[in-house]
Amino acid sequence: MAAASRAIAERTPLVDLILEVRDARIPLSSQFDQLKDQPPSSKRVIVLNKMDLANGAEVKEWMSYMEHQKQICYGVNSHNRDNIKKFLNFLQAHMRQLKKIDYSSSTITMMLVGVPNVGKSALANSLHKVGRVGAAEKGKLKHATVSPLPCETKDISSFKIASNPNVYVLDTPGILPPVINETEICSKLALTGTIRDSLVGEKELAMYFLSMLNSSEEYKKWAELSSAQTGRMLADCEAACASSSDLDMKGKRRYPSDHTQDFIVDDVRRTLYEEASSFQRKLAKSKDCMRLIELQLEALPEAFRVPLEFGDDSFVKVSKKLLNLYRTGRLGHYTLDSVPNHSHLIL
Ligand SMILES: Nc1nc2c(ncn2[C@@H]2O[C@H](COP(=O)(O)OP(=O)(O)OP(=O)(O)O)[C@@H](O)[C@H]2O)c(=O)[nH]1
Repeated sequence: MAAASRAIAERTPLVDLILEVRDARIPLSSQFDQLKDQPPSSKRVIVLNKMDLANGAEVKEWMSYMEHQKQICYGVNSHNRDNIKKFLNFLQAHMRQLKKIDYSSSTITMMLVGVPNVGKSALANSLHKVGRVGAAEKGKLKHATVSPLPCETKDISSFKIASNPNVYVLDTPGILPPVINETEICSKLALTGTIRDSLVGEKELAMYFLSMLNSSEEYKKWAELSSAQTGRMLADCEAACASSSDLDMKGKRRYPSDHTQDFIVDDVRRTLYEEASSFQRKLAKSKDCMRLIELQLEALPEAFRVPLEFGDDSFVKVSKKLLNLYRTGRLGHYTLDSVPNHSHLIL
C-alpha cells in the first residue's frame, strides 16, 4: 500500500481529474486519506458508488451536504449501464468546461482513487465498456480485476473511455490510512467490505449489522411475512422449489453474487421482523438491544437451515450468510454515516 500510495501521489498533479470513489453507504468513513485535508477543487469529483445498496434519501442528504461544502459529487451504480452513460456524459461536460478552448485537441487523463473495495475497478471496466462502444473503438476490451474481497487491484492500469478527444481513466489499488483509531469506522469499513471480515470477526460484524437493522425502519417492511397464511405459503413454495430442483436444476432462479433461495431470504426477514417487533417497546435501552440481537442470532440458524450441532461454527456460518445477504442488498438499504450538522442545510 505504501508503494501504491507513493505512485498515486506522484501522478496526482499530472492528471486532469481525480475521481475519488467512496461507498455511498459510508460517504464519510470511506473518504480517501490522502485527500482528506485538501480544499474542494474543480479537479476532483467525489463519486458515491454502490448507490443501489445505500438508502436513497440519506444519500441525497449527503449530496446536498457536499454541494454545500462546494465539493463536486456524483452518485453511481457501476453495474448500471444507463447510469454509467450519464456519468460519462457528465465527466465529458465537466472536462469541456475545465479545458475550455483546447478541449478537443487534448488527451485527458482521470484517476480513480479510494479505499479498497469501493468499486474503482468495476467503475473503470464499465466506463471503458460504455465509452469504447460509444466511440466505436475496435480492439479487445481490457478488464480490471473485480472482486468482493478488498485489495485485489495490485497495479495502476489505464483504460480508454472516450475518443475525440481521447479520455483515459487510471484504475489504482485501494489505499487505507496507516491507522484507523475509531472502532466504529473499522466496523463500518468491514461491514461494507473495505477491510476483511476476519479483522473484526464475522459474528461481531453480523451483530453490528443487526444493531443497525433494529434501529432502522427497514425490518418493519417485512411485517406481511409474519402472518400464519404467509408461513403456509412459504412452506408450499419451499416444497415446490425442492421438487422442481430435482427435475430441472437449470430452471432455478439465481442471483449474480448470492445464491440464497428466495424462500430462505423471506424466512430470514420474517425471523428478524418477529424478534425485533416483539422487542420494539424496549429498544431504547442498550442492554435490551444486545438481548434482542442474541435472540435474533439464536433464531437465525433455523431460518438459514443451518444445523446447530457445530456450536460456535454454526453461528459463524449464519453470520457469514447474513452478511452476504446484507451486502447484496437483500436485507434493506442503509447509509451508515450520518450527515454532519445537517440542521443548517436546506434540502
Ligand atoms: N451492488 C454494487 N456492487 C458493486 C458496485 N460497484 C462495484 N461493486 C462490487 O464491489 C466489489 C468490489 O469492486 P472492485 O471494483 O473490485 O473494487 P475496488 O475498489 O477496485 O477494490 P480494490 O481492488 O480493493 O481497490 C465487487 O464485488 C463489485 O462487483 C455497485 O455500484 N453496486
